[in-house]
Amino acid sequence: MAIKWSEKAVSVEALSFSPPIVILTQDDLKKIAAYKAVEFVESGMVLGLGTGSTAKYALDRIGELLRQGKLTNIVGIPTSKKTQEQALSLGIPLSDLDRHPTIDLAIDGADEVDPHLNLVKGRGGSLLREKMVEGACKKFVCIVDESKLVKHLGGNGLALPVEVVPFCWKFTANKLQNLFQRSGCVAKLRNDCEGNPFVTDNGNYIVDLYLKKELGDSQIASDAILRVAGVVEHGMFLDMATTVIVAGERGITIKNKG
Ligand SMILES: O=C(CO)[C@H](O)[C@H](O)COP(=O)(O)O
Repeated sequence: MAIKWSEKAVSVEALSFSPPIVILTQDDLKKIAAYKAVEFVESGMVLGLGTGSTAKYALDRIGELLRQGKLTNIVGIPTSKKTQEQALSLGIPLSDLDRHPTIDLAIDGADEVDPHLNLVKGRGGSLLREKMVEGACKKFVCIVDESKLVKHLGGNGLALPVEVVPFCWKFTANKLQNLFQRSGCVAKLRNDCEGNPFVTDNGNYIVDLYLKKELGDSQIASDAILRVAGVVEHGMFLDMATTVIVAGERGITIKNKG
């Protein structure tokens, strides 16, 4: 069920689909949101290229438009090694933040979106590069299916990812767990499918924070996490998205930061 957007700080545009002939899957919705976002891309832009199953559709579409000559002179800054590989396979020219410190537009998915367009990202493990790239762009369009909408960040039974240095990660994880004791926080090291610690593109680990209750003030929580020695970055993206495109069963909602 879609959450009704009601905040004053945002403008909302709703685009209804014609009555669906087939039931749309979550993947269909991701693709619809991604394709809509690519409509914001113009020739000559420097683009932040997101990571994850939703962002993958946006890259596919950019590659298609490049091949058709409908987009030209694009430069992409990937947010992960995986995205870099996909972009190269699609023939998208790549650069980095050193050469292009200002990005025109970034397109990326999210794990949670609150009514103020604050996000949780990083369940795919790319939060650090995503935050660096999306923090450097003039416009950040976040693309989600409606299942990602939440009233408050954290406390939805899903992980709040924190990237930490491997050195004494248990010490760091304990500090993080204690920080949110009141929210019933359990800190867990993320493992890969073979049961080994998941290693990020930057050679770090991820500690996932599971909270039984809401996080409270996200900015206070963000500052507190970043003060813990051993923490590299966390997955709360506060006040960063300029637009969120939500695809739901009843249509697309485009929500712009006021
Ligand atoms: O933050 C991310 C990766 O670090 C992804 O954008 C986020 O996990 C959403 O992924 P998906 O589009 O596959 O649902």
